[in-house]
Amino acid sequence: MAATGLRFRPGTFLYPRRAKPHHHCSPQRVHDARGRRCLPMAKSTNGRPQISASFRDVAIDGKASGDGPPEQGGATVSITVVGASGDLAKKKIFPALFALFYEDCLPEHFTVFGYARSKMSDEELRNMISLTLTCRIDQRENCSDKMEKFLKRCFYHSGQYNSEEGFSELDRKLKEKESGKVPNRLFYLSIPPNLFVDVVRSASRTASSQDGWTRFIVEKPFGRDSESSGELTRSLKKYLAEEQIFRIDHYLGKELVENLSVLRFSNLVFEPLWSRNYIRNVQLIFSEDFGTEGRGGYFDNYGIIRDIMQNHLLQILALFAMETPVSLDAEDIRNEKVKVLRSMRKLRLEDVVVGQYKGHAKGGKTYPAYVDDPTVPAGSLTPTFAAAALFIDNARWDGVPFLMKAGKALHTRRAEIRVQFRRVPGNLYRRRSSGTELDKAANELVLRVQPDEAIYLKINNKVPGLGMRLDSSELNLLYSERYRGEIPDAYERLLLDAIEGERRLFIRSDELDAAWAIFTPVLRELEGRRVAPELYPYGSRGPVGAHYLAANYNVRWGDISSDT
Ligand SMILES: NC(=O)C1=CN([C@@H]2O[C@H](COP(=O)(O)OP(=O)(O)OC[C@H]3O[C@@H](n4cnc5c(N)ncnc54)[C@H](OP(=O)(O)O)[C@@H]3O)[C@@H](O)[C@H]2O)C=CC1
Ligand SMILES: O=C1O[C@H](COP(=O)(O)O)[C@@H](O)[C@H](O)[C@H]1O
Repeated sequence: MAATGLRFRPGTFLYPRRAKPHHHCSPQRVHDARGRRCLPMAKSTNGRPQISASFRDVAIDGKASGDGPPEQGGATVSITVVGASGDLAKKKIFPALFALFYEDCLPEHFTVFGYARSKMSDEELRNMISLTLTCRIDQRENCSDKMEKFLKRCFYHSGQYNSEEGFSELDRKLKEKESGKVPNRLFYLSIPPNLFVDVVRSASRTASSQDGWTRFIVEKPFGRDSESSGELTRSLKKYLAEEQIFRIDHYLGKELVENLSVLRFSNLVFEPLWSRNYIRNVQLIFSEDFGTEGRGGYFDNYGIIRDIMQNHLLQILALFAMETPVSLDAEDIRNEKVKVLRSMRKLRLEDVVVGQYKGHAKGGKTYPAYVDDPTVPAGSLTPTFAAAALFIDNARWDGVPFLMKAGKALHTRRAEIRVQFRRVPGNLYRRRSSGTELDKAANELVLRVQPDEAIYLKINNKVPGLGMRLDSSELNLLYSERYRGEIPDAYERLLLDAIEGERRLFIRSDELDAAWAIFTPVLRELEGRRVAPELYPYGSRGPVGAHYLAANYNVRWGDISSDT
């Protein structure tokens, strides 16, 4: 049974009782003595990790709060979800907080606040949250109990986003709950981006912690291009130090993405092959089998390049292609990511194909076109699909195409990294392969990020028997078969990291600048020239132009040439 996405809700079907699985901590965390709880590895002043059970973190600057060490057991964390009435808060943030609580990963003393304009009582917030809380299917013990305990720690405050008064009332309520302990405060900005600066201004002025840390998780989009992103960064930095800003890209919290560095740097068999000498091309593929239904208004202002490529796929690319960092320390990793991003060529218009889905009828069912969404302006040219060929002009990757493909309303939901290796020179067995195409003889490493997390390597193998015939087989690590337990949602990992002050998986401002520099010129050209997207039917494999683009670089998309 696939482990992902299966959740237990009290009162639903009970699976056979199993022992509670051992909880896995990230490299930045260690288990407590019972092996159950993840404790943060605090940073000493020289940046080396040291084990600590407190929530102490490096100081934030004078703009916000001091950094005096909290007394043992004397600290508390208040997590305020700004935009608590919204989609992301309900779908992801509250469930992730509950999962952390369930796993004993939250501090002993914590409070969750919802903040939004909607009028709601604490009880109404709790009811709203309770509708989306789930326990992991394999961790259902005391589920209702735990939910009740968690909900008791959730409160709500209604206020305007630009209102210092609203946040100062919140501050008063937070203080009550913090009951004299050293207060640490985390604000999650789960609101439309035009409200980010208003909230940061008001909250930082009136609801910052006086003695502990204050951090803000900022959701994407971080601007629309280099200019607006720079402007957003400058505005945020009027009120916050960079160390207080946690720009979230939830793809960095996904298990397989987190594993990318482990695979590269802790297996001798991969790292020596990780360069232009052995790798022919790399493919980063994202597809969804649903359209923008419900989010068309937001999406139309951004399009798929900004929504998926410039952030999620580019972040994966940076982790894939960066040089070995000095250590696992956040700054060392982010330094390497910035270096590789800055070595990338600006994307050219001829290396991009854009598409938009059109309506389609299949099996008696009709699927809408993108422009059928009432929140999308008629005649919109916003791409819901894009393919691009990117290049890294450094010694390791010179000439290797990094192909990206991202689309909505395609035939399947999938995110994966495909690494196609070069052909074996003078392959003795070339004529013995079952197919005629030489591609089949090349190795391919696939990291399937979702669904059904897996890592598999396509190898050529002798078909058993007296003859000598080869086929392409797979060495397959399917997570659901190898590992017990449900894989945590990306938001769980990232929220925990933000609470612990671990910045490794958050985007630093210079990374963001480098990322926008790659995409801004082509976005300007696409929009300036009003390039018409190639239409593709809802539920199809996308525009045929993507194949021509790959063919320009003598590449075939791995997800098309095989269905694995
Ligand atoms: N939803 C998703 O799957 C994802 C969302 N994101 C990002 O997360 C953030 C939140 O997303 P999501 O929850 O979908 O957003 P919503 O549109 O649901 O907005 C969140 C809350 O903000 C308030 N709000 C919405 N529009 C306005 C407005 N025009 N003026 C003032 N307040 C408004 C509303 O609360 P109230 O009226 O009560 O004040 C609303 O409940 C966004 O930055 C989004 O880009 C990122 C990845 C995925
Ligand atoms: O950031 C976004 O991501 C989602 C896809 O996230 P996933 O974790 O479900 O793969 C995408 O639907 C959305 O358009 C985008 O804004």
